[in-house]
Amino acid sequence: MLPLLTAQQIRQADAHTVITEPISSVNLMERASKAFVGWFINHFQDKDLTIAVYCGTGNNGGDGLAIARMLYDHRYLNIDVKIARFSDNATEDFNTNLDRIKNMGLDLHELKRDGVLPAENASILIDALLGSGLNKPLSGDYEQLAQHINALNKTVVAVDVPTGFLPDGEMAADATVVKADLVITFQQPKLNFLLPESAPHINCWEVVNIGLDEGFVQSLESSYQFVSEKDIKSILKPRKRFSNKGTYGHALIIAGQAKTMGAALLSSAGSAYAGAGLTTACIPESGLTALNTYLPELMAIIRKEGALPDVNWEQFTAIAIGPGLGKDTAALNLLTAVFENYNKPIVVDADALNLLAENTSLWQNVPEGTILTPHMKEFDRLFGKHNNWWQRLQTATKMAAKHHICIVLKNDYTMVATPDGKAYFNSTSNAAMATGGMGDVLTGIITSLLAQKYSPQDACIAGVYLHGKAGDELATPNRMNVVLPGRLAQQLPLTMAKLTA
Ligand SMILES: NC(=O)C1=CN([C@@H]2O[C@H](COP(=O)(O)OP(=O)(O)OC[C@H]3O[C@@H](n4cnc5c(N)ncnc54)[C@H](OP(=O)(O)O)[C@@H]3O)[C@@H](O)[C@H]2O)[C@H](O)CC1
Ligand SMILES: [K+]
Repeated sequence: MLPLLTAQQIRQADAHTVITEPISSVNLMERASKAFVGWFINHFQDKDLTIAVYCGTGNNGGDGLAIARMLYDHRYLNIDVKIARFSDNATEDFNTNLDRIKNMGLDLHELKRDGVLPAENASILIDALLGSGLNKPLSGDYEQLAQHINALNKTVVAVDVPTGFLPDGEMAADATVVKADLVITFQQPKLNFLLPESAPHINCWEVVNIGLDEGFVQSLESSYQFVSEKDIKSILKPRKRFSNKGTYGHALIIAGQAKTMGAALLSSAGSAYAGAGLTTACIPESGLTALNTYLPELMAIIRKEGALPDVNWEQFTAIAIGPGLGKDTAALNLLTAVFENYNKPIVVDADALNLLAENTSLWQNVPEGTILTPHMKEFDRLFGKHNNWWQRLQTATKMAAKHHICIVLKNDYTMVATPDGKAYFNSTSNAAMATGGMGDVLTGIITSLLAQKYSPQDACIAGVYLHGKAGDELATPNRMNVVLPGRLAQQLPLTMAKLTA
């Protein structure tokens, strides 16, 4: 796992590296700038590009000056450096880099606090005005300049963090931020890159390694982790020789009404394709033909109208409840019965989440290790209205710890909050997956992994990863605009085989 550090912790890691490597801070700046330039020249190979580098007078600006110098050395000769002298302060490493660049023959301009905005002919703008040192929202000269840059509608590549973007913590919804087409960020993605509030400001981001002390980074207490493929490979277990269906558990999916049988089919398919030895769907009688036709491998328990189904709860190694279930009295009675009769972790999704939100007394019977899989609206129904995703992240980790459960809060970088108060950010998935039924398949996958005896935490982290990875494998090479959930479920055996090979 990659610990996701706050800006303050990154500064600590920075200072630690300077002392222990040892390396001077200006040489660390040189290394960071070199890493930026390495990525930049690979991506923008035309040396005739006209480039403007906007620099502040802190270390982000110092990076900007070093980057301009290095690009010039790489024969990008049309470089114009604009230094925003909006503060009387400048860092030592900024000044060192200013001295280094002064006599190289590049165009250097200073922007003063006189409100005059610079003319701009360059086609690419490098934003090195402010980085992770941002300590208040942009205002005055910086805000005006940021708005001016945004109005130019040029390609903007930001150094580390777009100017005005808070790397972590609650960011005002109306904050002015330089809009970046690409952010080349140092060492790790910043926490707020992973939250939807970044969407208007950042089109995409890339991480470049600047060699901060790995051991020290790992030793820093971080509540937030970024999940990588390596982590999933170490979680997933290959299927064993001499195993049989009993080895891989029996999942029960309680889902579907007459008009929402699709949800039951898709979550059951998710469970079957993710490898549960047996999958039983608990469905209304009217859905039986559909179930048998869609996937004959599935088994059924019939729900008769108004009556609780006769279920031998203990025969199941994992249970999910909710997709397409509805919120009528029968659904509530069923959810109550599941909580009362089953004391192992339960996957609670969709309508079951809404029932839990409306009937708070149900909480007292929620088994430890239970997994809630809400999207944003379901999350707010459960835990109250939130103004932004940073707040949701805090609530998710708090509630997971309070109730000893896992919360899978779905989004581009789905986060899994665990009972120890941590949050794990997923790195797979894509926009082609934004279709109805995708969440149902995810519920099935997580339930399947639980049935196969993965811990609730591992089932969530690996389940979310596999779901996104299968979607990526379908969408990316084939340039598919939309990936349908049923097709994604069918991809799972291949995705899992590659990760356990
Ligand atoms: N380990 C790494 O990742 C490395 C990162 N590097 C680069 O360093 C920057 C961070 O540099 P820093 O000097 O800490 O901060 P900035 O350059 O972002 O900001 C400079 C000063 O600007 C002032 N400030 C903050 N917010 C505002 C604002 N809204 N309006 C006006 N001014 C603002 C503040 O100074 P004050 O005196 O006003 O408090 C900032 O200190 C990081 O992003 C990387 O690019 C290193 O090069 C290598 C290691
Ligand atoms: K920047």
